[in-house]
Order: sequence, then C-alpha cells, then structure tokens
Amino acid sequence: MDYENKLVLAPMVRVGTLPFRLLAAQYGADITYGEEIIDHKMIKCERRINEHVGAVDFVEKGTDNVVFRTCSLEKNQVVFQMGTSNAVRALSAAQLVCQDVAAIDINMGCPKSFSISGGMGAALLKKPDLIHDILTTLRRNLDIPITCKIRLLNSSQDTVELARRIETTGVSALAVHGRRVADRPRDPAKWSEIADVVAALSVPVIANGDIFEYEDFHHIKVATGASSVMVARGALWNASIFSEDGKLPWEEVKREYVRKSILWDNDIKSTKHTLKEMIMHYSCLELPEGKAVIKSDTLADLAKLYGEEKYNQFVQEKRLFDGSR
Ligand SMILES: Cc1cc2nc3c(=O)[nH]c(=O)nc-3n(C[C@H](O)[C@H](O)[C@H](O)COP(=O)(O)O)c2cc1C
Repeated sequence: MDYENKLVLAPMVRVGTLPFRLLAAQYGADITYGEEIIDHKMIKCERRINEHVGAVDFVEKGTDNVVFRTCSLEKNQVVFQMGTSNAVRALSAAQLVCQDVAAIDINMGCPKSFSISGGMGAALLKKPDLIHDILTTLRRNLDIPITCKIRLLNSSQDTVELARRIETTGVSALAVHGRRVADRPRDPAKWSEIADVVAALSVPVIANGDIFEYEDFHHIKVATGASSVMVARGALWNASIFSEDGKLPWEEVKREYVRKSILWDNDIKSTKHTLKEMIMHYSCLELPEGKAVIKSDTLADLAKLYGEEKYNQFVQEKRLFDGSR
C-alpha cells in the first residue's frame, strides 16, 4: 500500500466497523483503519467465510461473537489495528488476518487505563526496545505493510528520537497523533511537533489531530509537511468530510450508515453506539430520535426509525433467495 497523499479514516473503538469504514471509503477515504482489537482477543478467533452477508469473519472460537468483519471490497484499503505488548502474540494475531487486509498497525497511543495496565497503547512509548521487537517481528514475518500510531512525547526531541528508532524497524509509515498522553481531546493538537517528526524521517508520516473540515486536510499538510492525513472525530460526526464536493447533510450520512449496517449485518450495539455519537454531536440523546435509538433492540428497529424498512426487507429477502440457491 502506498502512503503518499492519502486521506485516512482513523481507528475508532466501537465505531470503525465494516459499515463505517465502507461509508468513509464511499465518501473519499483512501485508507480506512479498523477499531483497535487486542491481540489476546484476536488469537482466540477463527476465520470464517460468512456466505450469508458476503463477508470474512473472525469469530471467537466456540461462540458466535464476531471480533472483526471485513470483505473483499475493502481488502486494498483496510488497516487492521492491534493492541499488543508482546511480539509473539502480535505475530500470531496478525498472521490470522493478514491475507484479508491491506496493512497491520500497532496502537501506541491509547492512554486508557485498560491499555496502559496491560502494557499496551501509550505504555509502549516508554519501551522503545519492545516497540522495536514487535515491529521487526511483524516486518520479518509478514508480506504486508506494518505501521504504528504514536502520540507526542513530553518534548519534541524525545518524539523525534523515538520516531527515528521506529523508522529503523522498516515500517511503511508512521501515524502521529499531535497530542501528548496526558492531553484531553479538547486540547489543541500540536501540528508543529508533528512537523518536527516529518522533518526528521524519510518514511511517510500520517498527521492526525483536529481535522474538522475538508480544507483542514490541506492546512495540516502545509503546516506539517506530512505525506498523508488522518481524521477521527471529524469523520465520526460526518463521514462525508472526505468528499471534495463538501459535506453532505448529516441526516443523509446517518441514513446511509444505517443502510450499510443493515447490508453488512453489523452488531446492533456498535451500530447504536455510532449513531448515538453522531446524534450527541449535532443534537442530544434526550430528544425523540436519541431516545428511539437507545430503545432499539434490532437493526429492523433502526430501519423503521430511519425510514429504511423497504431497504431492510429487500436485503433480508435477497439473503433468503441467495441462501436457497
Ligand atoms: C471514538 C474514538 C475512538 C478511538 N479509538 C481509537 C483506537 O481504537 N485506536 C487508536 O489508535 N486511536 C483511537 N482513537 C484516537 C483517534 O484515532 C485519533 O488519534 C484522535 O481522536 C485524534 O484525532 P481527531 O482530532 O481527528 O479526533 C479514538 C478516538 C475516538 C474519538
């Protein structure tokens, strides 16, 4: 995969599932990251072809719990992001999924206590030897690009030093979220410190932080010199941010998301979570729409709420027809 001049959908837990990734791609995202999946969870999975929806599922053995769903449509652009603190485990998890995705990324930025206490996410930033071990193990044993996503360290000099060390592992690109571990999402992203990393590396850098309009893709590239740009919240709130023709009304984007969730039989909890995030940004969950989303138990309920009953019926009938052939 090529990392030059790309618009990238950032990894987002409980949001970056197949329908949301395809939604972002439809509007213009070139590369789409899946939500972070922990290696422990992935290695308990088996790969299953899901004829019913036309997808490839990674399902927790002995259960019907789909941990990761993908399909051939996104094979050349989807990045599987992993949380790990161990090279051997990371490799086992990556080997399971590598034939179905375009690249593997290691999350080195998550500040949540769950990640840190497991030695994953931002905890890795303090362990350059372990980073080196994980990335070189993946690089040597897999044929697809390996990347990682970091946050800023306490000084620009430290970030650059770490980025240089990461570059020596042979990663294909480095995503830099322009905030420190202790920063909150409302703190402005430090684009100038991303620029310091770009200036020091030869490998493509993906700049991330505070992209809320299509024009910001250009602004951050000018400010940082980065090859590519990654957006999280701006895409969550309106995935059509990737469209050069301008954003579509969010009502339209929501309905398209619901249609895609129906088509790909997305997990109802994750679908509701994503819709609630969209609603909370533009409106509030106490209004009728928010309450109705919260009350919905099935995708059919959401189809009804968003006037997509006919589409839902069409998809269900097509599945029955395809299944009976
Ligand atoms: C809902 C949500 C979930 C996130 N999940 C992940 C994740 O799974 N892995 C990761 O590396 N970063 C995750 N992040 C961080 C984003 O990828 C991104 O680095 C951060 O939000 C800054 O980008 P933004 O300013 O465009 O939002 C998440 C952010 C949000 C808002």
